[in-house]
Amino acid sequence: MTTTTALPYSVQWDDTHITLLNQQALPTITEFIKLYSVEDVFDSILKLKVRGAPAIGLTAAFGVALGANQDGSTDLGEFKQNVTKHIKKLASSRPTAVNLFWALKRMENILQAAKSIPAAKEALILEAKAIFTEDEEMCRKIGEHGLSLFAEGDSILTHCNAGGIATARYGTALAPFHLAKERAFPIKVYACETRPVLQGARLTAWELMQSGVDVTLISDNMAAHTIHHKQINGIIVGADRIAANGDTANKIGTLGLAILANHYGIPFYVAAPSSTFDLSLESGTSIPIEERNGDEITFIQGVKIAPDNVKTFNPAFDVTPNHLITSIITENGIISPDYVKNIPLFVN
Ligand SMILES: CSC[C@H]1OC(OP(=O)(O)O)[C@H](O)[C@@H]1O
Repeated sequence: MTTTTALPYSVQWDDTHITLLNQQALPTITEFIKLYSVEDVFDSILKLKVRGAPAIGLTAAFGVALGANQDGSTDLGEFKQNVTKHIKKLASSRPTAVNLFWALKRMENILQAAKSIPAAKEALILEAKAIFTEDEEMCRKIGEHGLSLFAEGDSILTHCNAGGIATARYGTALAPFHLAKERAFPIKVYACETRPVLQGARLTAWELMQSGVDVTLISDNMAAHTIHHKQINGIIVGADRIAANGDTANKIGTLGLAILANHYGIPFYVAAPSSTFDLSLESGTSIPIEERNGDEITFIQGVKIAPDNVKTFNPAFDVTPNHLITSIITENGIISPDYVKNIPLFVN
């Protein structure tokens, strides 16, 4: 496998702890923090020190392995009960990204199949490592498929951060740009700042600059003007959950961009691994949308910008209906409409 970026891994298993790139401190401080307990892992997911659907899932999987490894029970039944509590706790951290529940289900299956405590501890670590390695491989393939959709010299707009630091490596929506850089394939990226918590400004701009990708930051309200005046050739975003009909939950603001793409007649791509699909949901209307604390709106980086006691509404995600999505890029290839018919050919 070829290396594409100089980016650090954002999540690492270190036997007695998990080492995490603190995404809340970026871009001013590049800080690695150590997580020694399931509580630390829960808190890091909740507070967005680790974020991005695949990264949340694999961090939670390592969290289960950590909790299991630290358990002192001598009775297998008691051990399984304790680890199940950890799984439930981690599942309550964030509701929208289905990768979290997908990864925890894999860990639960391993736990339930184990015949002894030492075997369970070992198998849980191996499973978490497998989830990590598989994600890295899936993202590299997404990058290959995604890049095939772009032409040299294209200007592409993205939203939030669906990059290497939101996954095991490479990213989903940003993977094609990392590969393009490695191959000296010229592409310009426009990154929306992504209010309220600025994943675009703080993370995507930082990540792409680390890799030497040509990135231009805009504020969210500049998207329409930029698409019109900067000859944007397409939009690519990540995803937190994709229903069986292709409806896609992604960072708040994505729906507006999909409507703009439709208006201006440019393609709107979603990039996601198969672990982001939730085929148990017929459509996006049943995707649970996380609502976060209003302080994320009334403060920017610790500075108050709104009156005391103003009412707020802070949904973290929106759902883009399938008819606005040109295609969905997965590790198994590019899915085109009709999604109800085509998704099962690529994802099971
Ligand atoms: C690689 S999926 C990235 C995904 O993460 C997002 O949200 P958050 O920062 O709240 O975890 C977002 O919707 C992105 O597209």
